[in-house]
Amino acid sequence: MRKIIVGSRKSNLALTQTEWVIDQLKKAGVQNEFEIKKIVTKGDRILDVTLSKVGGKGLFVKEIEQAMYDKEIDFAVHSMKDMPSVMPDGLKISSIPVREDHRDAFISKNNAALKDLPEGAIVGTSSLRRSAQILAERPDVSIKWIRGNIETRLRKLQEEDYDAIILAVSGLKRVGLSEDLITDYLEPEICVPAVGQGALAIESREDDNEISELLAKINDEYTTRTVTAERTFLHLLEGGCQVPIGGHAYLENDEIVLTALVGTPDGKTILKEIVRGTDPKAVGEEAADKLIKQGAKEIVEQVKEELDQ
Ligand SMILES: NCc1[nH]cc(CCC(=O)O)c1CC(=O)O
Repeated sequence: MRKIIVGSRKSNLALTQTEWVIDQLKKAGVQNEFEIKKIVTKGDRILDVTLSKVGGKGLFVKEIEQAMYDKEIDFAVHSMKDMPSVMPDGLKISSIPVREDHRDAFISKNNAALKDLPEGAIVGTSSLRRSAQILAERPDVSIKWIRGNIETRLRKLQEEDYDAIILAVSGLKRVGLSEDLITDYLEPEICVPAVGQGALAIESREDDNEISELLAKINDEYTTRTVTAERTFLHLLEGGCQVPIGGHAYLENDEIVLTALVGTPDGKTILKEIVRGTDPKAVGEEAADKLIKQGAKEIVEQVKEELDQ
């Protein structure tokens, strides 16, 4: 039986996600032997600049995709939210397992909720999506960039002058940290999560049917439908960079309910629409259409220009 080589970044989060997927495959009856091959990506090497400035999403996946082309690895597990909205030639997302918690976690030093932070409090994030929505809620706080993996950010909250930070609930849970650390769960009504947040994307070669069939065993239909709506919306708005875009969908009976958001980093303009429907692509398209009519493209272009400077 074929031994399967799985590529993974070497961060704690990446490795746990990869191990979780292998575990799910085994539980689904896959009997092949697995080996994890660790790969260092550009995103892992550049830790001192804000991510938005060094080129956003592709950063964590490029070296892994090269290893896939070179047949050094057979598949790779990524955080869905780090995936570009268009897949490179010859590769595909072959499986989307069940999504973890989609929400952002607000973690503050004195257990103060976002609404109770004192004026001028410092909130750490390097995501323009989070900063836009935090400032829309609380224009009187200030945002300070924070970089590093989950563990590093939590340490910086304690050691540096941050009053609070924002992390994905899913990331915290996956690396085994206690949810007791979380002061507040930010529901999508307050902070629309990143497109695909909490979900995983398993990427493999388009022509490797054996791997595709194995991975299909752990595909989750609910997650696939909702993430497809979110990513269709993202694809129609984005030109590649990290911009303040959010999208979250869930199912109500058989209907997809997608909340889509584009905002300016200062939080002064927030465009938000909720769209319903049964076809994931149509829902994503309608949301994009509605936001584009309100000027979303101009906001995205403006932010990209500023990031390029
Ligand atoms: N941008 C980094 C990143 N990429 C994926 C996750 C974990 C969240 C997820 O699984 O979607 C995180 C950390 C965070 O946003 O706090």
